[in-house]
Amino acid sequence: MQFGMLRVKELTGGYGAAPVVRSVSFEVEAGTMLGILGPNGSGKSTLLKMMSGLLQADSGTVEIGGRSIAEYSRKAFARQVAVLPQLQADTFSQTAYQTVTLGRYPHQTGLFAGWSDADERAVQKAMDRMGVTEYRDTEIEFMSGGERQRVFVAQALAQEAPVLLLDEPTNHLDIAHQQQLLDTVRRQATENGLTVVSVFHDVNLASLYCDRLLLMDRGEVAAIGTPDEVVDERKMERVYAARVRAGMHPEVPKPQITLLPAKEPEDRQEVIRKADFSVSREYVHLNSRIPMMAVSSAVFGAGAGWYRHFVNRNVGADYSTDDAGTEMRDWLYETGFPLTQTVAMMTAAMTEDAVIGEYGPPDAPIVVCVTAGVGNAVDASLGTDRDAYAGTINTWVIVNGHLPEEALIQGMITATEAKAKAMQTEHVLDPLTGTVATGTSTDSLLIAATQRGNRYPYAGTATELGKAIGRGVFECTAEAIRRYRNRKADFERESR
Ligand SMILES: Nc1ncnc2c1ncn2[C@@H]1O[C@H](COP(=O)(O)OP(=O)(O)OP(=O)(O)O)[C@@H](O)[C@H]1O
Repeated sequence: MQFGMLRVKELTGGYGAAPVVRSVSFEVEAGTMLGILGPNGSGKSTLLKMMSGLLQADSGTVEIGGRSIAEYSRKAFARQVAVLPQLQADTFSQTAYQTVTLGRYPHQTGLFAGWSDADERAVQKAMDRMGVTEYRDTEIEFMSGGERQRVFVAQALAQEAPVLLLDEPTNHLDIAHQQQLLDTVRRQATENGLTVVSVFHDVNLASLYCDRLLLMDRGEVAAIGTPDEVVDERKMERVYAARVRAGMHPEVPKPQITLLPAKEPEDRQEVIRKADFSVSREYVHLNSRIPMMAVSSAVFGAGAGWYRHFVNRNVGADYSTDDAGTEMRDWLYETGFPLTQTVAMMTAAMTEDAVIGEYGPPDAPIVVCVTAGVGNAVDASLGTDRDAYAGTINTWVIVNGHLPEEALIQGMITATEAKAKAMQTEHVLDPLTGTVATGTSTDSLLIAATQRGNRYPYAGTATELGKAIGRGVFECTAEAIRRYRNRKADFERESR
């Protein structure tokens, strides 16, 4: 086993009958840094205390350089392992210099051990590294919390042990001194092969400086791996019960998290279903009890925003206006829809023929609603000049889930691809070119998400959400086209 390598096997222990740390195992390669993360009370300090020999483990072993720590004498152990905090209570009436010299105790050998040049050099170097040389003769009790912390770290560094165990080393330190301390420790690991295990409260500092991270949850290992593997939004949210967003550090490829402010407690009962849609000759209406994040190309309320009312209004084949937006606004107002909370589309197709279906997870489905009038179908690939006739397929995709903007946009792509495929399968032709149409001239699309419950980071066709949207839009569009054609055939029969 490598000098300085640390191996923890099945370590269990605590302060009474019920262990606080349960069956924790991991290894730390010499010259690397392991960060221990976890919520308050998850057992981080207890684990470190057992590794430091300050607390007897109930079972399991800690090996350093291939030897169990139980086999080391107190002094021999201190030559192998430096621990912070250490001897803090005793050192308050001492100067910074005297405190740091205590780090040399394990190197004092023989009956008449003296203070050597090597001891003095180690102390000076450690004090310089921690920037506390100027406080050499200041008594610890007259120093600030951060200054004291740096003195204690200097003491641990002066010990020149191959393994350094730190409990919250950046406690009390301002950002410049956090950086100085962690840069120093990091350099000792990389350049001098120091093995470091450190408890962190700050996930971002741990991610930035450590090679590997150990995430504790209620006394057990919730995750161990590289920062990329451990600093994961979902793992963080689950273990810390905090809302976070994970992203990359701007200069180094290490993940960092940002806290998201508290949200109103979610009522997970609020699921939008097919039954929430009302369909009449005049319009299709979805009245959502909660605001949904919607992105659409609607006539009214287009773009992105939070909305509760979704309207697809029948305007009849002879509808004509110079300003559809204003006309729609007036109609919505007169009909009693709250304008700031409403997105509205229009169609000449019969809204009674709207096809509504539920797809994906039954407890939180993806609800698709399509109306199709394909009299003026268009093959978009040809770019043919033509008179602008309204012909409209209006598509809504309602997701019971949480979607970032990226997924909302991917959902629109997936829905558009599925619509084009439905046109092909139903063999809808562009009357001008005779080729298979891809849509109609004034199609509109809306995708809305409740932004609660299931998280869907993406909505491309490779994802479960993309599959539900693709299948849903395809099936509903194909059925809407068939209903349109049946109605048209009935109408032609009647008028003959
Ligand atoms: N000396 C002690 N005697 C009895 N119980 C203790 C003692 N120290 C800690 N505990 C208990 O052990 C559990 C784990 O504490 P520990 O200090 O290891 O957690 P931690 O993860 O370091 O927490 P924090 O982030 O708050 O520092 C806690 O429930 C705590 O109350």
